[in-house]
Amino acid sequence: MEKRSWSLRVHRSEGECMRQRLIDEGLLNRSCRIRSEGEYLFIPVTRQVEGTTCEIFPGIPEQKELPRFEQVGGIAIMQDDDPKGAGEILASKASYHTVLYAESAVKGEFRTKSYKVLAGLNTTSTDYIEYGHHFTIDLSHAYFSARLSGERQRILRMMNEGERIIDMFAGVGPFAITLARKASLVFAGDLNPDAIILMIHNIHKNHSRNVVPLLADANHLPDIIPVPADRIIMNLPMQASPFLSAAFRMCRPGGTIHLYALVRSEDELLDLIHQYPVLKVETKFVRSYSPDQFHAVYDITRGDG
Ligand SMILES: C[S@@+](CC[C@H](N)C(=O)[O-])C[C@H]1O[C@@H](n2cnc3c(N)ncnc32)[C@H](O)[C@@H]1O
Repeated sequence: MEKRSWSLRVHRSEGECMRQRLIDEGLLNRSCRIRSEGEYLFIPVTRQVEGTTCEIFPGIPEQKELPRFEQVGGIAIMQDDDPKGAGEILASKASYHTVLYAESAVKGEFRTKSYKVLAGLNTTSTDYIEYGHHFTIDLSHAYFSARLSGERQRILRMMNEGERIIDMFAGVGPFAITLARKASLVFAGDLNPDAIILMIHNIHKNHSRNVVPLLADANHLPDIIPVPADRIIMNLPMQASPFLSAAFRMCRPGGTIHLYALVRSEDELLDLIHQYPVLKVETKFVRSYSPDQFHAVYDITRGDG
């Protein structure tokens, strides 16, 4: 069975990164199989976007439509409290061990949600693999989202070998452990003791020997970390701006601060950022969040002063 679909052509080396990005954006057309031609992959997408052409793909036989859910490792997270749908999701793939319903939005300083187990094992913990890195996560105890996996790879590509990194809101360590591959040293701080315990486990699991976990408020890091950093990660999108001053104190002139924020327009934080010594700012759309808000990242090059 063949099917016609909008398609993006990418070089093989960028295939996995693009596939992840399309999944994050809800654009991957799951009814068609990705096709290869020489050095290039043709990835089916659900609608016409910039750079797409119309192509023929091998079709994937129709499967029973499942309710909407997000997958993290062996856990499926549903948007509705739907035990029947949960049972169907659990039965659809052997690797799912638990189906959860998020009973709350992210809340509190630790940015966690509360969950109800709808089907499977009574746990909120799972193992998750991202680009060869292994993470143990526990969704009710420490924040984790797979949606920034593309960002972690983008920053890894931007880095020079031997950089010194500070991750101010490191959670269970996904940025810190990913970037440790190229860094000389990574300081990874978080306020949540459960996140730090999981991070230490993940450091061990990934044999990372250059990540320093710090149980600390991000605003105290300038008094704890003895050396300036080449690159700083600020992933606390709802309230990162009160910590900008600490980030500028820790970043060397010419270094980069990646500030993630929830905004309504790309220039929303530019006035605030320009109150600090800045050489250059580039803003990038990361993903949509609600009808009028999106996740943006400001890549800030620190100036002198
Ligand atoms: C959005 S999560 C990001 C976690 C991680 N970077 C990731 O991508 O999975 C934000 C993290 O910041 C931590 N946090 C919140 N306020 C903090 C503060 N004042 N100082 C240090 N960490 C804080 C929370 O515990 C949470 O783990």
